Amino acid sequence: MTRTILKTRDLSVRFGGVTAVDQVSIEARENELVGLIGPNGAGKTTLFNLLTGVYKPTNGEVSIFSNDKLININQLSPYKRSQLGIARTFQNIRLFKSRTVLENVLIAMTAKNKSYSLQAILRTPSFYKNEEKRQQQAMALLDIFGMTNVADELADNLSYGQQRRLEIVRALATKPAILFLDEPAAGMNPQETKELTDLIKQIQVQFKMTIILIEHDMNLVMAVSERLYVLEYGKVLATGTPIEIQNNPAVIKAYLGEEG
Ligand SMILES: Nc1ncnc2c1ncn2[C@@H]1O[C@H](COP(=O)(O)OP(=O)(O)OP(=O)(O)O)[C@@H](O)[C@H]1O
Repeated sequence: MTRTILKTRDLSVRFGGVTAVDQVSIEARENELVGLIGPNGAGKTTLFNLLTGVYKPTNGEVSIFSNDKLININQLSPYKRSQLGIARTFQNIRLFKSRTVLENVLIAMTAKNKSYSLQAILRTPSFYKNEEKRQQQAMALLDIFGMTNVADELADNLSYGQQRRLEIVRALATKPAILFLDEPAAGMNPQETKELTDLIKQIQVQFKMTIILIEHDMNLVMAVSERLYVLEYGKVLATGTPIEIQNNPAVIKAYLGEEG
């Protein structure tokens, strides 16, 4: 039995009169790919913001597995959470557009490492030794995702699909234990979405990590998720395998029915 890597208990957040996330208790296991779906405004991105530390909950708890036990991370900043192995991508692409693809990956690798930043300022011998190693690691990562040929291109010059791909590579560069992907297929054409589906499957096989995916593209999310949570009005409406969710009458009524 694999261990629980992420767990929430009765997690809620209110903005004025709106309870955007309402007593949500979910969990994700080691190496599991969990889909998070629900109609617009259901609270998916707000839940991600609670899990990654952008928002503090009004009630409830977020815990992650660290040092052999589940620890409560409610009070930890996004930076501290990233040091514990949490990485995310955003709905809106957030790359350094005027830096190269390789530089974008290198920046992501260092962002997590304060002692590295000090070495870089002081230009210590270990800085130069590590620098070469890091470049090799970044190139190896780009190679896995078929991007070495654009390593020296400015991120701004990449196609939309490639920019989204680079966002994922940057998140992976921090070697996360948990990766949050917020609508990675948003704005993609069908070919790019197909490539992204393969990419997510590849990440799951090649990297050992838990992935939590928000996605409106049903073909994608049903193809890659092992288990799903459905949110509606901030609450968990259902959880189950893709087949179970597709056949759940409450889900069909609340959400999938909207499309049919
Ligand atoms: N910072 C905020 N202040 C006030 N209300 C907010 C804030 N963030 C989210 N909300 C509200 O919380 C609810 C949930 O929004 P959220 O963006 O989490 O939904 P979502 O499921 O991610 O939607 P979508 O699929 O459209 O991205 C909405 O009613 C939204 O207006």
